[in-house]
Order: sequence, then structure tokens, then C-alpha cells
Amino acid sequence: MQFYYTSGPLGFGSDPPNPLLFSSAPSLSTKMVVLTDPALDLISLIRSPKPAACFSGVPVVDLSKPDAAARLVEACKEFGFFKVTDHGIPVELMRRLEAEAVKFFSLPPAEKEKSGPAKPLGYGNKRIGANGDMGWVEYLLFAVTSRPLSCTLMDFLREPSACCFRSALKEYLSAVRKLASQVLELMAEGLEIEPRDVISQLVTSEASDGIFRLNHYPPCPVLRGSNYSLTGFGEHTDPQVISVLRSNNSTGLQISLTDGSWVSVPPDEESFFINVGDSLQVLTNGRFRSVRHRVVANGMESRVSMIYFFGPPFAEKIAPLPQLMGEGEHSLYKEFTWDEYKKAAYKSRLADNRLGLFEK
Ligand SMILES: C=C1C[C@]23C[C@@]1(O)CC[C@H]2[C@@]12CC[C@H](O)[C@@](C)(C(=O)O1)[C@H]2[C@@H]3C(=O)O
Ligand SMILES: O=C(O)CCC(=O)C(=O)O
Ligand SMILES: [Fe+2]
Repeated sequence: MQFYYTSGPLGFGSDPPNPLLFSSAPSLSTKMVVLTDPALDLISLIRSPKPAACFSGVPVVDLSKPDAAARLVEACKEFGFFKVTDHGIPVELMRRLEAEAVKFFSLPPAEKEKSGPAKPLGYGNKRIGANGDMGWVEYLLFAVTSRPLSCTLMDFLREPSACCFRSALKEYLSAVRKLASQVLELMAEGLEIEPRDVISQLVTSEASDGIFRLNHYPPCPVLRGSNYSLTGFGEHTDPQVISVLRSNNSTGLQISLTDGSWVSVPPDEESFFINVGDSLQVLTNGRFRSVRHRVVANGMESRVSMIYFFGPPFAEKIAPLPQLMGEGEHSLYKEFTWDEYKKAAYKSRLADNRLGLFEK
């Protein structure tokens, strides 16, 4: 493959024909590629064609079944990850919000950039966080609390034309908040600890630090016809208690198993995927593992994901729940507040072992 360097913008799907493509040859290995400066970033994101195996073992927790609490605890211990079905949230609501997100991401770059750059909230494009991480992704990151949504909205969402986006977002957030409460209460039940809301109240109080993210991984024309892929969102664990993820029917999400191998999570647009975050690993003194995950974009599909990250109030102490500790059991972690952890997390790179800093 040959690379030529030019200057000019490297855009996403809605832009004019991609300037990276110089010839119409079908495979990456035979393509002549003209590189714009930002395309240098693209090279670092290209991954070799080593596909992760499609994993049929993702634990599925049917919330209507009596064994939900036990299954969920088992999944959190083994994988830190599971899929939730029979959750009662209408798929139409998920599709409504997804359609609004797609509309936003289809706007001309200059329009989208009015809501950016993400610092860390707002519209972001390829740059993830403030410490040099890059991914083939554009996104919107909002702060969401149980306070009125209007407190935390970006300008474009305040405009009368955004009323459908606003109402879908509001309804979706409220439904997912209820789902998270239900899941966290089932966790307490499965762990046999009281009160049942001991974990859920951490993330549903007025002061809880909730973040909502809409991610768009556009197709990448350079990779069409090749079996190369791109780093969409690099490997990491989520710092919060849990993250509730819903995506369209595209592949890309991968999780790391206990042996360090990566497997691909089969998509399911009608279900939710739950990640155990670092804070829940600490609250359970390591019984639950916070799952390392990443998104690999394949260049063909457009992936849209929406993730609600449930964090505790800033002043909350993150320490193992006393109800859970066995006799003589010590905390594996130094004491810290969510504020301290979040500040440290935001100084780290995506792939860093953030909890390592707080291990005893
Ligand atoms: C590189 C970074 C992006 C991130 C903040 C950080 O410095 C390390 C944690 C990252 C993460 C991962 C989960 C969520 O997507 C996120 C919003 C979060 O709370 O922590 C992101 C942060 C981000 O994109 O700003
Ligand atoms: O977009 C996805 O499917 C997952 C992204 C993710 O892990 C994150 O935003 O923290
Ligand atoms: Fe994540």
C-alpha cells in the first residue's frame, strides 16, 4: 500500500467523498491512499485483521425470572458484564433516541462542532478524554442527574427544533434510571445484603454523578472490502458503579475475559448490556470485576451506542460495603471519595489500570 500526504480535512460519513481514497481498487492492500494530516491519526487506529471470536457465553439475565438476582451476581463475578432482557423498556423508545442521535451526527461538521470540543462534556470527534487517546468515533457527552434535565443541556438541545431529541432523551434517561435501580437492588438481593437499596441509592440520589454518552462509529471507506478494522474506542474499564449500554444491531463491542482474551459481543438492539465499573469492584471488595472492554469498528457498519454511566455523589466514600465483609476481611483498597477517583481517572489514559493507584 502506498501513502501520499496532502492537507485537508478528514471527515466522517456525511462528508463529501473521502479524500483518503486515491484509486478505486477494492482491497486495502492494493489501494493507493492519499493521506491528509489528520489521516496520520487514522493509521494509528488501523488494526490488523485478527478478528475476536464471537462469544456465545455472554450471561443473559431475564429480569422476569425468579433466578435473576443469582444469575446477575454470578455474571458480575465471572465477567463483570451481562445482558438484560425482559426489562420493560419499549424498543421504540430506544429507536426514537437512536434516530435523534443519527440526525445529530448527520449534521455538517461545523454544526456539530458548535457543541464541542468535549472538555470533557459536549461534542467530541476522535479525541477521547484529555490525555491523547484517539478512536474512530464521534460522540456527545452529557452530565445527567435526577435534577431537571434542562440544567445540563447543551445549547443545541435547548432550541425549539430539538424538542423531539429532548423528549426522547428525557424519557430514555428516566426509564434507564429505573432499570439501573432494579438491577442494583437485585445485586444486593443476590449478595444477600440489606437494605436492598444500599447500592442503588448511591447512583439515584439528587447529587449522583450521572453521565450519558451517545457514540457514533461511522463506516470507514478506506477499509471497505478489507478485513482490517479500526480502534473505535480503546480498551478500558468504566470508573463508575455500573454502565447501561444499548446499541443498534452492529458488532464492535468486545470484552476481555479473565484469561485476557478478547471476545466479540453479539449485538442485540432490544436488550441492554451492563458493565460492572471500578467503583462497584471496590464496593464489593473485588468480588465483582470491572470489565475491560473496547469497541473495534469494522469500517462497514455504522455503530450507534448510548451509554448511561451511573456514578455516586462526589463526596461519597468508595469503600467495600460493611454488610459484605467477612470476619477478618480487609479492604483491598485505600479509602477515597468518588471525587478523588474521578479526578485521578480523568488524568489517566484510557487503557491505564486506574484502580491500581488505589490498591493497598
Ligand atoms: C481517556 C479518558 C476518557 C475518559 C476519561 C479518561 O481520562 C479515562 C476514563 C475515560 C472514561 C471511560 C468511560 C466513559 O466513557 C467516560 C465518560 C468516563 O467516565 O471515563 C470516559 C472519559 C471521557 O470520555 O471523558
Ligand atoms: O460505544 C460503545 O459501545 C462502548 C463505548 C464505551 O465503552 C464507553 O463509552 O465507555
Ligand atoms: Fe466503556
